[in-house]
Amino acid sequence: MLDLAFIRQNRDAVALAATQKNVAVDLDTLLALDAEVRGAKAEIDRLRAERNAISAGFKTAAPEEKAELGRRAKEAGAQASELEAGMADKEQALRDMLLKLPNIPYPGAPVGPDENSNVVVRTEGALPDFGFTPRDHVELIEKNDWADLSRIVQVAGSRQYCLKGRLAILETVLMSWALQKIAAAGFTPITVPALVREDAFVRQGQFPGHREETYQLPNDDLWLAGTAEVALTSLHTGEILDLSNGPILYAGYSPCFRREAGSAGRDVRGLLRVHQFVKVEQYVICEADEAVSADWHARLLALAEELLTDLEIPYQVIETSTGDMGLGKYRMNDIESWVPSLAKYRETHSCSTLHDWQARRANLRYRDSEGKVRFAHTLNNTALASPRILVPLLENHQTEDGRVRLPKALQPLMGGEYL
Ligand SMILES: Nc1ncnc2c1ncn2[C@@H]1O[C@H](COS(=O)(=O)NC(=O)[C@@H](N)CO)[C@@H](O)[C@H]1O
Repeated sequence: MLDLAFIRQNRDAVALAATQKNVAVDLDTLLALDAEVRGAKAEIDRLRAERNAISAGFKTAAPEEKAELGRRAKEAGAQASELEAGMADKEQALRDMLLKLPNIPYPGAPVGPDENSNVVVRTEGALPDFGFTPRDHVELIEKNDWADLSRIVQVAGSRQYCLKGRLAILETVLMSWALQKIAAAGFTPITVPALVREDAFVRQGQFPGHREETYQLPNDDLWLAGTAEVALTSLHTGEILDLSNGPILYAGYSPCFRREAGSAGRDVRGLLRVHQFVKVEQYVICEADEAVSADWHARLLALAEELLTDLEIPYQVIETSTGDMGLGKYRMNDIESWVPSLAKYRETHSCSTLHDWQARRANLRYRDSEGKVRFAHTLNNTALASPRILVPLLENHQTEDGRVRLPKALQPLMGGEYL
């Protein structure tokens, strides 16, 4: 959410952001509502002040004036309450419009409508030169009986998976390994629920725009989060945080649930795009300073790149376009890992800076060095998400006879050179 004072003073910048992010906004209506609400609040304050002034002078007033003074005080109070009641739905309408406003994008972001405008900023790791036709991850899984991708469909429907044998072990090892690596970088490991309240999605930014992507449990007034970011954004809501010793850093582990409503027909084979998966999430709440945010953005990205380097997976870093980065992002860098069977890089990580757009929604504030209470900045990045990461991991490290040689970092954890 943007600050109303900022919107009043930077209307054109907000309108441009909306255009660059393909978001329809009606700033005339929003600013008219804002003026109406501010006008009413000023009138309410004036009426309240009048009533208080009358009350204050009541004792010393001449007896014959008391009746009239009492009436005027009562009338002022009644008018104020009436105005306040009439304002409630206008304030709600104003807040609803504010929740749909985009953040101002990073000036260095490519301007464009969707992922086709994304730009590759860096490519790391030599692509594998197999010397044979590589199998795709489904073939490798079937050859080694590492998952049941067909029986599970009649149990749970499409876009579901159940890993078996060494691959089932590998998923849990990868999550534990990633959690410990990010924890070693100073992040507090934390497990959070995916079952969370509607407010948490509004504060994180998933709502109101993406309800259709989210599973709902109406009998319990709960929804299923697609990322630990949802719970982590709301964990400290309403608090005045102490950031004097540096930012709050979380390595959040959670199951993730996504309806993938908009993905019909995309990535239907195998493990790339499923309804339920697990993820270790990097999450930062830091002081509202652009340079500090930018530094944490770089650190989050570097940590994810470290994990991919340890997994010996070739990847590229993407500068995400204004149309692809989403409503709340100031800046987003995706990391795409090489998938040999597709001969393409596919997104496995997404690193975002949101400045105070989320903190304003979640009411995350801190006292700065001058003692002023301000909204914080928040950032998040994927550390590792499974089963998607298994696709490049299996395919890049496969041998001609269909085995998978583990990257060195995983061999001691998996008790051998091969999966
Ligand atoms: N439907 C899905 N199936 C499997 N993996 C997924 C799915 N959706 C997302 N992921 C994985 O989760 C990662 C992060 O998802 S994201 O929406 O891009 N970003 C976030 O959730 C942020 N909180 C950063 O993690 C993706 O890069 C991908 O690796």
